[in-house]
Amino acid sequence: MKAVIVNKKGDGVEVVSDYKKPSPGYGEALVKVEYCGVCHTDLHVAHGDFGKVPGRILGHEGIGIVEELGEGVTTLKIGDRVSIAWFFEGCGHCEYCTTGRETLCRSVKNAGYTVDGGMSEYALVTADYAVKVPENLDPAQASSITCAGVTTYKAIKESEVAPGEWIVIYGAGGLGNLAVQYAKKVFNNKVIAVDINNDKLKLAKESGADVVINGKEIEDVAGYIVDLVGGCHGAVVTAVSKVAFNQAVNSVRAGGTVVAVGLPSEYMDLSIVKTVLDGIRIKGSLVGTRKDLEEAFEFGAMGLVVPVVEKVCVDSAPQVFEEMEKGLIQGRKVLDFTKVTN
Ligand SMILES: NC(=O)c1ccc[n+]([C@@H]2O[C@H](COP(=O)([O-])OP(=O)(O)OC[C@H]3O[C@@H](n4cnc5c(N)ncnc54)[C@H](O)[C@@H]3O)[C@@H](O)[C@H]2O)c1
Ligand SMILES: CCCCCCO
Ligand SMILES: [Zn+2]
Ligand SMILES: [Zn+2]
Repeated sequence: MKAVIVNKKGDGVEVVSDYKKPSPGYGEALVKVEYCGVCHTDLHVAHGDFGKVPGRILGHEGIGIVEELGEGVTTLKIGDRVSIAWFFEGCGHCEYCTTGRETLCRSVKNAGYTVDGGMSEYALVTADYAVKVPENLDPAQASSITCAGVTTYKAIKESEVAPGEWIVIYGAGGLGNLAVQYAKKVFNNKVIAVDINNDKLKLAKESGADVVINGKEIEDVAGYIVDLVGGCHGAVVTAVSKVAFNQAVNSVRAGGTVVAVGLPSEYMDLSIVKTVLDGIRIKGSLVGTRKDLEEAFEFGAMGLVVPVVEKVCVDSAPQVFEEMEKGLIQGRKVLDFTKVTN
């Protein structure tokens, strides 16, 4: 079968056509993949940023149809449309799995990183952990929600920014565009979007942002935000840049919350005195639980959130990764496995 994998050196991406089609074991289901979005995390994984995984099938924004059930499966049936997500499986019994924080499970399995993901014609899922896609949600749009959507939906929840309050989203790319939409349309926040690319800011404005700021054109982004709205009640940082994280800390008002989502391999410059005197909360947020993904899908099915997706052929995956690295992608590019012919 055709698959997009990390290359043998563990530092890039290649498309292969001879990957062995898997068979479902106990508690697993075989999924015929329709679409898989390309997340910036896939680029991090392909580059070995979290440790090299040569030969791994990438992808954690997979969507497809259950074709075969392994023994013991009771929660899925043939024909169900399911997602293949970063949170692929938890242990089910640890302090995190039993307290609504299953993405933090220390025995977690992650699609497209610690186990084969959704960038292939067929993929395995752990049946009990494969979140079903609502029938009235477009599968290509569901793909983008499977990571970008659930992650930003969860991060905004973590920010605790109330309806009518200000939130600033740093990074208006794949995650950031959906963050703008969930913040505006679901949480009823007032939304500022910051990016360094005007095309992405134009899309953010069209997607509901009240204010857009180009971080390369304004000398003091945080000061500008403080002058404009008195500082935001919260910030969600999806940008792959420490500059954005440092700006975020200085752009929230006293009592504000900064939710870290983006994964630059750098450190924040954090003033301890300011953090204490202003009661700033800094929270890391990792994707979303199965329940979060169900909710994030539902807001998509309701049409409140409309992922901006472009379906592309699987063979163009290396080029898509290059475009991602150059910051050239609007919304999400989604690999189209429905068009793969044998
Ligand atoms: N925490 C999680 O659960 C989680 C989930 C998904 C993705 N991620 C991470 O989030 C990051 C973003 O993923 P994506 O798919 O949206 O990537 P993306 O490349 O689509 O978007 C990143 C955006 O950041 C912008 N940017 C770069 N420097 C900036 C700056 N100084 N100020 C403002 N914007 C800036 C880029 O122009 C781009 O629009 C990646 O590091 C990814 O690994 C984390
Ligand atoms: C450590 C990487 C976490 C990424 C979540 C899915 O993009
Ligand atoms: Zn992701
Ligand atoms: Zn666990």
